[in-house]
Amino acid sequence: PAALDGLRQEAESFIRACSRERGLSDAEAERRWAEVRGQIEATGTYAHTFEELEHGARMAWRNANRCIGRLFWNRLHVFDARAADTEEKVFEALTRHIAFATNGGEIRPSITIFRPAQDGGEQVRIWNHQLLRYAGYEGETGVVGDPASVAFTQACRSLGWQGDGTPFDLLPLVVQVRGGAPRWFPLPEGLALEVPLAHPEIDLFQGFDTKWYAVPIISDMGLEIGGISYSAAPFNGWYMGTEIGARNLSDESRYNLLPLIARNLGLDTSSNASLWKDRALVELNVAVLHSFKRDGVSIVDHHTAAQQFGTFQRNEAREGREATGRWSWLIPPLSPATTDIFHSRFEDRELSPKYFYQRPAYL
Ligand code: HEM
Ligand SMILES: N=C(Nc1cccc(CNC[C@@H]2CCCN2)c1)c1cccs1
Repeated sequence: PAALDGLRQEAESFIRACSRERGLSDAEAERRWAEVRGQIEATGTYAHTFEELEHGARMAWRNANRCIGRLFWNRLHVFDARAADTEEKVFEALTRHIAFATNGGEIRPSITIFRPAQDGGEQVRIWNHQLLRYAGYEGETGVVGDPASVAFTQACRSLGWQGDGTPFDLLPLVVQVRGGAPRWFPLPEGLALEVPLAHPEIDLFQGFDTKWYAVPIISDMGLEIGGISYSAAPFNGWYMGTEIGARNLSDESRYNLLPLIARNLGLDTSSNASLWKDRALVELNVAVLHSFKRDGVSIVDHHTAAQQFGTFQRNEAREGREATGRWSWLIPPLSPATTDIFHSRFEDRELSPKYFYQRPAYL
């Protein structure tokens, strides 16, 4: 049937590309492709070797058009968790990932790959958007915590989880296997590293104790390699400072801290032309970068990240590949025109292997 034809084509092009990039001989590539074709004929699917899983996950990062951080694509740490077949085993693999990736602040870009869909059914699903994220509680006077987490927080509460009701409550891990009832697990004490935020010279947050978690670990995207889809493959890098300082803490629909910061800076918030939002934004981003560096937690500023992306583009050209990208995501949200990315153009072609969006598991 057509589906098998599609799988055969995706599988063949991946096996050949992966073998070539790993320096295997044509004979070895041919032998491996014949083996894979045999598995597809016999079972309708095939299993990746660990090396194929490892290189496929790295290729998918290299192909991620919205990612500015791709220079280090070939140094992704890959963990094979395809044997995990219960909620407890999945939870254990997730806590190991968080500990390994955090590494005391010297963050290691990593991915843990759980078993792929089988006979059309998802085997493992993580309900969290990120393994570490703050709860959002909707009340009469508005939202306490992260408004982006309100729906997932409600799902967690309906499963029996209860938060402390502070603006920075870390959410539980919610895991589902073979479409069964989701299980929630609180994060083990001391596992999640957090960074209290302070500005080097100014008392920016007066009274509102602001902090953010150290490691961003995206856990709701799928990973497709050679026609096989992995529905749970949490991956982490380190933050670019603007993600925290120019979006998560500053967006009006997130923590909306600019008015508070502007007041504490003594700025005139009655007129746009005073550029009070811009001044508050810069000092907030200074505080984020200063605090992470103070605590020895990996982070990159948007100028350095843009320069590193330029190096990635040159490296790709040397390898005979064109670095594809989505301009609107690659430019940073603060001072975009001060980076070379802003003055460049990119093809937003979708390449495979790739990370892809999945419908939310809890809506
Ligand atoms: C090592 C440090 C890394 C940095 C600084 C970095 C930076 C970023 C930033 C700033 C974004 C845009 C996010 C947003 O605006 O919401 C992004 C997107 C993305 N990154 Fe990276 N990244 C890094 C590592 C990784 C790794 C290890 C992977 C996967 C293995 C990855 C895959 C992606 C993907 C798939 C997107 C698009 C997400 C979406 O469409 O929502 N990145 N990255
Ligand atoms: N630094 C990171 N940031 C990042 C990467 C991918 C996706 C995201 C979250 N993006 C979703 C939000 C919400 C809508 C637009 N942005 C953040 C990384 C997270 C995981 C690896 S690197």
